[in-house]
Amino acid sequence: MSDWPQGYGLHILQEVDSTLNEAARIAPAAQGPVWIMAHHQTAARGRRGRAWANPKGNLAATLLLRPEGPPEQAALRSFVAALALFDACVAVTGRAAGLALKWPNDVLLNGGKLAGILLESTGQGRGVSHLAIGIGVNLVEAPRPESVEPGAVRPVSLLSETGAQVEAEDFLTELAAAYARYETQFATYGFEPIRTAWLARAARLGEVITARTGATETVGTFETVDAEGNLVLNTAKGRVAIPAADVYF
Ligand SMILES: O=C(O)CCCC[C@@H]1SC[C@@H]2NC(=O)N[C@@H]21
Repeated sequence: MSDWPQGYGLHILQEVDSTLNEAARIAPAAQGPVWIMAHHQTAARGRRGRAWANPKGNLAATLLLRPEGPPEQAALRSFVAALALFDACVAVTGRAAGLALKWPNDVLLNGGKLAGILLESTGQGRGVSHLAIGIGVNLVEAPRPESVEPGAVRPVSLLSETGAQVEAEDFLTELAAAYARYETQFATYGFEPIRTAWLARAARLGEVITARTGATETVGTFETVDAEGNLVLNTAKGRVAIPAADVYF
Protein backbone atom coordinates (compact mmCIF):
# COMPACT_ATOMS: atom_id res chain seq x y z
CA MET A 1 0.00 0.00 0.00
CA SER A 2 1.28 3.47 -0.86
CA ASP A 3 1.92 6.21 1.70
CA TRP A 4 -0.23 9.32 1.78
CA PRO A 5 1.62 11.94 -0.33
CA GLN A 6 3.44 14.70 1.50
CA GLY A 7 1.90 18.14 1.31
CA TYR A 8 -1.62 16.92 0.43
CA GLY A 9 -4.41 17.47 2.98
CA LEU A 10 -7.31 15.06 3.51
CA HIS A 11 -10.90 15.61 4.65
CA ILE A 12 -13.15 12.58 5.00
CA LEU A 13 -16.86 13.33 5.35
CA GLN A 14 -19.68 10.93 6.16
CA GLU A 15 -22.17 12.85 4.03
CA VAL A 16 -22.11 15.94 1.84
CA ASP A 17 -24.15 17.32 -1.05
CA SER A 18 -21.19 16.99 -3.43
CA THR A 19 -17.45 16.89 -2.75
CA LEU A 20 -17.19 19.46 -5.57
CA ASN A 21 -19.45 21.81 -3.62
CA GLU A 22 -17.41 21.17 -0.49
CA ALA A 23 -14.25 22.04 -2.43
CA ALA A 24 -15.81 25.36 -3.47
CA ARG A 25 -16.77 26.07 0.15
CA ILE A 26 -13.32 25.42 1.61
CA ALA A 27 -11.35 26.89 -1.31
CA PRO A 28 -10.96 30.42 0.07
CA ALA A 29 -9.22 29.11 3.21
CA ALA A 30 -7.27 26.22 1.63
CA GLN A 31 -3.51 26.67 1.79
CA GLY A 32 -2.33 23.70 -0.27
CA PRO A 33 -3.80 20.79 -2.21
CA VAL A 34 -6.58 18.95 -0.36
CA TRP A 35 -8.41 15.71 -1.08
CA ILE A 36 -12.05 15.64 0.03
CA MET A 37 -13.73 12.25 0.23
CA ALA A 38 -17.33 11.53 1.16
CA HIS A 39 -18.96 8.20 2.02
CA HIS A 40 -22.24 9.56 0.74
CA GLN A 41 -23.18 12.43 -1.58
CA THR A 42 -26.77 13.64 -1.74
CA ALA A 43 -26.39 15.72 -4.94
CA ALA A 44 -23.49 14.24 -6.91
CA ARG A 45 -23.09 15.56 -10.42
CA GLY A 46 -21.43 14.26 -13.56
CA ARG A 47 -20.28 15.87 -16.78
CA ARG A 48 -22.70 18.01 -18.79
CA GLY A 49 -25.12 18.48 -15.90
CA ARG A 50 -25.91 14.78 -15.56
CA ALA A 51 -26.60 13.26 -12.16
CA TRP A 52 -23.95 10.86 -10.84
CA ALA A 53 -25.14 7.77 -8.98
CA ASN A 54 -23.23 7.36 -5.76
CA PRO A 55 -24.01 4.05 -4.02
CA LYS A 56 -22.35 3.33 -0.66
CA GLY A 57 -18.89 1.82 -1.02
CA ASN A 58 -17.99 3.60 -4.25
CA LEU A 59 -15.34 6.31 -4.24
CA ALA A 60 -16.47 9.93 -4.32
CA ALA A 61 -13.60 12.36 -4.00
CA THR A 62 -12.45 15.79 -5.11
CA LEU A 63 -8.94 17.15 -5.23
CA LEU A 64 -8.80 20.89 -4.63
CA LEU A 65 -5.75 22.63 -6.13
CA ARG A 66 -4.49 26.16 -6.60
CA PRO A 67 -2.83 25.74 -9.99
CA GLU A 68 -0.29 28.05 -11.55
CA GLY A 69 -0.80 29.10 -15.15
CA PRO A 70 -3.67 29.80 -17.54
CA PRO A 71 -7.02 27.93 -17.61
CA GLU A 72 -6.03 25.77 -20.63
CA GLN A 73 -3.02 24.50 -18.70
CA ALA A 74 -5.10 23.84 -15.58
CA ALA A 75 -7.63 21.86 -17.63
CA LEU A 76 -4.92 19.43 -18.78
CA ARG A 77 -5.01 18.05 -15.25
CA SER A 78 -7.95 15.90 -16.30
CA PHE A 79 -5.34 13.79 -18.14
CA VAL A 80 -3.10 13.81 -15.05
CA ALA A 81 -6.03 12.58 -12.96
CA ALA A 82 -7.00 9.92 -15.53
CA LEU A 83 -3.46 8.49 -15.47
CA ALA A 84 -3.49 8.48 -11.68
CA LEU A 85 -6.82 6.64 -11.70
CA PHE A 86 -5.42 4.07 -14.10
CA ASP A 87 -2.40 3.46 -11.82
CA ALA A 88 -4.58 3.27 -8.71
CA CYS A 89 -6.71 0.57 -10.39
CA VAL A 90 -3.55 -1.37 -11.24
CA ALA A 91 -2.27 -0.96 -7.66
CA VAL A 92 -5.43 -2.36 -6.05
CA THR A 93 -6.09 -5.18 -8.53
CA GLY A 94 -2.51 -6.08 -9.46
CA ARG A 95 -3.28 -5.99 -13.17
CA ALA A 96 -3.60 -3.55 -16.05
CA ALA A 97 -5.42 -5.96 -18.36
CA GLY A 98 -8.77 -4.59 -19.52
CA LEU A 99 -8.09 -1.03 -18.31
CA ALA A 100 -8.15 1.84 -20.81
CA LEU A 101 -8.65 5.61 -20.87
CA LYS A 102 -11.47 7.14 -22.89
CA TRP A 103 -11.15 10.73 -24.07
CA PRO A 104 -11.62 13.12 -22.46
CA ASN A 105 -11.39 11.52 -19.03
CA ASP A 106 -13.16 8.26 -18.31
CA VAL A 107 -11.55 5.06 -17.12
CA LEU A 108 -12.83 1.91 -18.82
CA LEU A 109 -12.55 -1.63 -17.59
CA ASN A 110 -13.37 -4.49 -19.96
CA GLY A 111 -15.00 -1.89 -22.22
CA GLY A 112 -17.34 -0.53 -19.51
CA LYS A 113 -17.17 2.79 -17.65
CA LEU A 114 -15.50 2.32 -14.27
CA ALA A 115 -14.72 5.91 -13.34
CA GLY A 116 -15.39 9.48 -14.38
CA ILE A 117 -13.75 12.84 -13.79
CA LEU A 118 -15.34 16.28 -13.64
CA LEU A 119 -13.21 19.44 -13.49
CA GLU A 120 -14.54 22.70 -12.11
CA SER A 121 -12.59 25.91 -11.67
CA THR A 122 -12.98 29.39 -10.30
CA GLY A 123 -11.02 32.45 -11.25
CA GLN A 124 -11.00 35.87 -12.78
CA GLY A 125 -9.81 36.88 -16.23
CA ARG A 126 -6.95 34.66 -17.41
CA GLY A 127 -6.24 33.20 -13.97
CA VAL A 128 -7.54 30.08 -12.24
CA SER A 129 -7.66 30.61 -8.50
CA HIS A 130 -8.92 27.11 -7.70
CA LEU A 131 -9.33 23.89 -9.59
CA ALA A 132 -11.50 21.06 -8.28
CA ILE A 133 -11.03 17.62 -9.79
CA GLY A 134 -14.07 15.52 -8.93
CA ILE A 135 -13.60 11.77 -9.26
CA GLY A 136 -16.14 8.98 -8.99
CA VAL A 137 -15.14 5.31 -9.11
CA ASN A 138 -17.62 2.44 -9.17
CA LEU A 139 -15.74 0.30 -6.66
CA VAL A 140 -18.59 -1.96 -5.56
CA GLU A 141 -21.64 -1.01 -7.60
CA ALA A 142 -22.33 0.34 -11.07
CA PRO A 143 -25.49 2.22 -12.02
CA ARG A 144 -28.03 0.13 -13.92
CA PRO A 145 -27.39 0.11 -17.69
CA GLU A 146 -30.89 1.59 -18.30
CA SER A 147 -29.90 4.64 -16.25
CA VAL A 148 -27.31 5.83 -18.77
CA GLU A 149 -28.06 7.47 -22.11
CA PRO A 150 -28.58 5.34 -25.20
CA GLY A 151 -25.22 4.74 -26.89
CA ALA A 152 -23.21 5.53 -23.75
CA VAL A 153 -20.66 3.03 -22.51
CA ARG A 154 -22.24 0.55 -20.06
CA PRO A 155 -21.24 1.19 -16.43
CA VAL A 156 -19.21 -1.47 -14.61
CA SER A 157 -17.77 -1.85 -11.12
CA LEU A 158 -14.34 -2.95 -10.01
CA LEU A 159 -15.93 -5.65 -7.87
CA SER A 160 -18.06 -7.13 -10.65
CA GLU A 161 -15.24 -7.12 -13.22
CA THR A 162 -12.30 -8.24 -11.07
CA GLY A 163 -13.68 -9.59 -7.78
CA ALA A 164 -11.48 -7.07 -5.93
CA GLN A 165 -13.13 -5.66 -2.79
CA VAL A 166 -11.48 -2.34 -2.13
CA GLU A 167 -12.40 0.19 0.57
CA ALA A 168 -12.85 3.75 -0.69
CA GLU A 169 -10.14 5.05 1.70
CA ASP A 170 -7.64 2.47 0.43
CA PHE A 171 -8.37 3.31 -3.17
CA LEU A 172 -8.02 7.01 -2.40
CA THR A 173 -4.58 6.45 -0.84
CA GLU A 174 -3.37 4.80 -4.06
CA LEU A 175 -5.03 7.48 -6.16
CA ALA A 176 -3.54 10.35 -4.15
CA ALA A 177 -0.05 8.82 -4.31
CA ALA A 178 -0.30 8.27 -8.08
CA TYR A 179 -1.74 11.75 -8.61
CA ALA A 180 1.13 13.34 -6.69
CA ARG A 181 3.69 11.50 -8.87
CA TYR A 182 2.03 12.60 -12.13
CA GLU A 183 1.50 16.16 -10.85
CA THR A 184 5.23 16.42 -10.17
CA GLN A 185 5.94 15.13 -13.68
CA PHE A 186 3.46 17.61 -15.16
CA ALA A 187 4.91 20.53 -13.18
CA THR A 188 8.47 19.57 -14.13
CA TYR A 189 8.21 18.48 -17.77
CA GLY A 190 4.85 19.86 -18.92
CA PHE A 191 2.08 18.05 -20.77
CA GLU A 192 4.16 16.05 -23.27
CA PRO A 193 5.04 13.01 -21.09
CA ILE A 194 1.49 13.01 -19.70
CA ARG A 195 0.08 13.07 -23.25
CA THR A 196 2.37 10.22 -24.31
CA ALA A 197 1.47 8.10 -21.27
CA TRP A 198 -2.23 8.83 -21.77
CA LEU A 199 -2.08 7.82 -25.46
CA ALA A 200 -0.35 4.55 -24.52
CA ARG A 201 -3.47 3.68 -22.48
CA ALA A 202 -6.07 5.16 -24.84
CA ALA A 203 -9.18 3.22 -25.85
CA ARG A 204 -9.95 2.99 -29.61
CA LEU A 205 -6.86 4.85 -30.84
CA GLY A 206 -6.68 4.36 -34.62
CA GLU A 207 -10.33 3.33 -34.79
CA VAL A 208 -13.38 5.17 -36.11
CA ILE A 209 -15.27 6.91 -33.31
CA THR A 210 -17.99 9.55 -33.00
CA ALA A 211 -17.63 12.83 -31.11
CA ARG A 212 -20.86 14.64 -30.26
CA THR A 213 -21.11 18.24 -29.01
CA GLY A 214 -24.72 19.36 -28.75
CA ALA A 215 -26.21 18.77 -32.20
CA THR A 216 -22.82 18.50 -33.93
CA GLU A 217 -21.56 15.02 -34.65
CA THR A 218 -18.08 14.30 -36.02
CA VAL A 219 -17.12 10.83 -37.20
CA GLY A 220 -13.50 10.00 -37.89
CA THR A 221 -10.46 7.94 -37.08
CA PHE A 222 -9.07 8.71 -33.63
CA GLU A 223 -5.60 9.91 -34.62
CA THR A 224 -4.23 11.42 -31.42
CA VAL A 225 -4.70 13.91 -28.59
CA ASP A 226 -2.81 17.10 -29.39
CA ALA A 227 -0.64 19.32 -27.18
CA GLU A 228 -3.74 21.22 -26.02
CA GLY A 229 -5.61 18.06 -25.04
CA ASN A 230 -7.95 18.22 -28.06
CA LEU A 231 -9.30 15.02 -29.59
CA VAL A 232 -7.91 14.79 -33.14
CA LEU A 233 -10.06 12.93 -35.65
CA ASN A 234 -9.23 12.21 -39.26
CA THR A 235 -12.56 12.76 -41.01
CA ALA A 236 -13.80 12.66 -44.62
CA LYS A 237 -13.28 16.47 -44.63
CA GLY A 238 -9.79 16.35 -43.13
CA ARG A 239 -8.22 16.57 -39.72
CA VAL A 240 -10.40 18.03 -36.96
CA ALA A 241 -9.30 19.00 -33.43
CA ILE A 242 -12.19 18.84 -30.96
CA PRO A 243 -11.84 20.60 -27.59
CA ALA A 244 -14.97 19.22 -25.90
CA ALA A 245 -17.40 16.42 -26.77
CA ASP A 246 -18.95 13.16 -25.69
CA VAL A 247 -17.37 10.24 -27.47
CA TYR A 248 -19.30 7.20 -28.71
CA PHE A 249 -17.75 3.99 -29.97
O1 LIG B 1 -19.75 12.36 -15.58
C1 LIG B 1 -18.64 11.91 -15.20
O2 LIG B 1 -18.12 10.95 -15.76
C2 LIG B 1 -17.93 12.56 -14.05
C3 LIG B 1 -18.42 12.04 -12.75
C4 LIG B 1 -17.79 12.70 -11.55
C5 LIG B 1 -18.40 12.23 -10.26
C6 LIG B 1 -17.65 12.72 -9.07
S1 LIG B 1 -18.10 11.91 -7.57
C7 LIG B 1 -17.12 13.05 -6.67
C8 LIG B 1 -17.35 14.41 -7.29
N1 LIG B 1 -18.54 15.01 -6.74
C9 LIG B 1 -19.51 15.17 -7.63
O3 LIG B 1 -20.61 15.70 -7.40
N2 LIG B 1 -19.10 14.72 -8.81
C10 LIG B 1 -17.75 14.20 -8.77
